[in-house]
Amino acid sequence: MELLKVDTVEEARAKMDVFFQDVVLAYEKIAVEEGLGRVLYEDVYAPVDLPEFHRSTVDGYAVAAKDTFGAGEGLPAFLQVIGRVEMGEGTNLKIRSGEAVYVPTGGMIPEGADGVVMVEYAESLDEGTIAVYQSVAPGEGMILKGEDIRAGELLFSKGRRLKSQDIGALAALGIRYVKVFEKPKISIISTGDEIVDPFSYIKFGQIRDINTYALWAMAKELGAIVTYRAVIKDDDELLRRAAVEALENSHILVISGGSSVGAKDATARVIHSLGEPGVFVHGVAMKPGKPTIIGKAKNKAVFGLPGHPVSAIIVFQIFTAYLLEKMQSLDGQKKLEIYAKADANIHASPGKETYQMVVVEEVHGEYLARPVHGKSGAITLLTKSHGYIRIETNKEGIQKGEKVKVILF
Ligand SMILES: Nc1nc2c(c(=O)[nH]1)N[C@H]1C(S)=C(S)[C@@H](COP(=O)(O)OP(=O)(O)OC[C@H]3O[C@@H](n4cnc5c(N)ncnc54)[C@H](O)[C@@H]3O)O[C@H]1N2
Ligand code: MOO
Repeated sequence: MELLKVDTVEEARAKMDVFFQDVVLAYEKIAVEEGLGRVLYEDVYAPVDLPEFHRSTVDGYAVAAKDTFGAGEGLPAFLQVIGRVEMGEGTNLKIRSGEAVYVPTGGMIPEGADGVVMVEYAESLDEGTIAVYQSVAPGEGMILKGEDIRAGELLFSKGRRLKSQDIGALAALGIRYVKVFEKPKISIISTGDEIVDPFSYIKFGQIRDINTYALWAMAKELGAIVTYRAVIKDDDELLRRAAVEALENSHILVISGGSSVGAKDATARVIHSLGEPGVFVHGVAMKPGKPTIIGKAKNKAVFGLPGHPVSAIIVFQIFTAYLLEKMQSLDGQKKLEIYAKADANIHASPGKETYQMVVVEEVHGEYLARPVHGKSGAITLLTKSHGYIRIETNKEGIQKGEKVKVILF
């Protein structure tokens, strides 16, 4: 394949949808304490009402709200206190008209009460009587049984990545274990005779490995485990052996470098040699990222990313992250997108989907997106930018002042 017939991003993704249908994850059952950042394998429903009984939200007197209607500073309502509720205890007390029960914040509301007067607005006249100086509306000062969530209601959908507050909600409902997707396993190989460990002695002319580090971090951010990471020389056999080993213990193999058509660019050849069906995309109408390779072997997904670090990172985001999200049915985990006004004219590459890095600034309450220019070999292009805008294939460019969608990193 000579990069002559390239796919659009949409076409490449559509092929991925078909080829990677059976690249799937199993599930595991874990305790909620282990759940942070994990992705739910199935919908979760509330097993009980939350709260399980009407609770007071203030320290005060549970009353029949109508008994307080019209009460004020000059005209208090007088109520008879028939008892008190203790925290963590049930109560058999029943309130009738003219009666009140002391309830602490979070305590159970006795039957017959439909409002709570805060202690600040009640004065104890003697052992059994209070004067109430404020009227309460029905429902005021309390949270109703099932008001938070009702038994049987959907709490979380499959594909939710659990946040800390979610762990709290599961605990609130007494849900001890959840089914989550196993973590996707990913292998990352970088090829190139010149690429060396960044922390070793560097000979003049050698290049510190950026890609395995950046891609490792991105994979981790998407909930994956990196099971294999290596820099391999430009040699078909060495790369093949590394790829075979890497595939054994991973769902996804990512190889960066050697994706283009130079004599030494072995990636496509090697992916082809790994097994059926081999490479099914080689070349995508996008900038950066034209030499992107996508293939499949031994039921695993294989990506050949361009070697230039910026291209590798963007292509990972557009395709590898897309697969990682699909495999885990991730919902609502999309990168934050904001609308901004282009701060300059932006050129696009004809016939290619262009990813333009931008810095976003807020000026007079409005976001401005300023293009950041740089070569795709220059990693600080990404560290300086807040995100990127996607310019569609058939769009010639963006005019200064035009509204654009910025996908934030
Ligand atoms: N005749 C053509 N030449 C090129 C084309 C083309 O379509 N026709 N596309 C260009 C584009 S666009 C890109 S992107 C690159 C992609 O090349 P490769 O995927 O083959 O990548 P390499 O040649 O191996 O490396 C490119 C560049 O990136 C540096 N690199 C690679 N790996 C790392 C790493 N882990 N850390 C840091 N830097 C890395 C490498 O040293 C090279 O400088 O092809 C163009 N050529
Ligand atoms: O795709 Mo190259 O990825 O434009 O720099």
